[in-house]
Amino acid sequence: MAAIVPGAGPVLTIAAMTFTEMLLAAQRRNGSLLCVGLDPEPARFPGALRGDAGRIYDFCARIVDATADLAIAFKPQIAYFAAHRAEAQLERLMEHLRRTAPQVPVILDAKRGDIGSTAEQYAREAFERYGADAVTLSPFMGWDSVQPYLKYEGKGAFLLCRTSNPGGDDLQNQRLSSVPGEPLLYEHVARLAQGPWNLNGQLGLVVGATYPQEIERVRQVAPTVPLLIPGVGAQGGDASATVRAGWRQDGPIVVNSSRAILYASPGDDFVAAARRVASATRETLAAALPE
Ligand SMILES: O=C(O)c1cc(=O)[nH]c(=O)n1[C@@H]1O[C@H](COP(=O)(O)O)[C@@H](O)[C@H]1O
Repeated sequence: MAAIVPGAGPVLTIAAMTFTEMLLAAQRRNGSLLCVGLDPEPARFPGALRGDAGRIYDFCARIVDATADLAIAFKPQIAYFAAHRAEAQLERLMEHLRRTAPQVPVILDAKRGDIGSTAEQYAREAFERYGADAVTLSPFMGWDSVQPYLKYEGKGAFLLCRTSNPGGDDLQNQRLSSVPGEPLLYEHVARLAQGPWNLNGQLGLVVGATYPQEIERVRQVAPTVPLLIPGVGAQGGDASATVRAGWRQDGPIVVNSSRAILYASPGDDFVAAARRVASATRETLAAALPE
């Protein structure tokens, strides 16, 4: 692994860092491109925890403790908490992350998108209530729905671009005939995120590991923005092809895996099993980096 040297590089304090600087520092420190997704589903909890929505925090905290030295980021998915009235457990988890793994940035996966006044509340929820370092957003409602998040200096916002699901084709692969050069919708989103919408370098893009060719296309249009790439593991995306298509020295990638790590074992050995899968995924990603 030539390009990531764990432990190397300047030491900056977290507060002084932008989100992208945090990512690059975590990438160096942990030698990792792996984002551990926190999608807690009580029905799938292992062993004695099974079915207990009151143990969401306990489950996630144990996964965090087992993988914090292997991850470039953590990504809690807010629906898995809200569906079980577990927002207070998410708050506790965010505090735990801050306390025990302050060097690993946290992306709150909320996929918000609404008019500006409502977006202000969503931004407040993500960055003030939960203290996330970045958030995922749908760009469908346009610039004024994204702008409120960018008022939070140093925070990141990942716009859905070419998502990992087959249905992403329905809209994202439509051609925009009124825009010069007639790009596909996802190419247009990538262009906006790299250029006119990216006022302070806070924007990134979400592209699915299940579509490496589109990742490559996104990189042609948006060479330097951070890419959040879910879809390895349970969705079957190709981890090596993902790195080859998306990683750039000046354009970090964050490759997410959730279920394959969280539910690596149904038994009481789940912590060790999660660490094993996270470690193997981290190695696969690192091995695909250019020499
Ligand atoms: O924004 C996301 O994180 C996201 C975008 C996308 O295109 N596809 C996608 O799967 N995700 C999220 O990434 C995670 C994938 O989980 P696993 O398939 O279990 O690894 C889930 O939390 C999804 O909500």
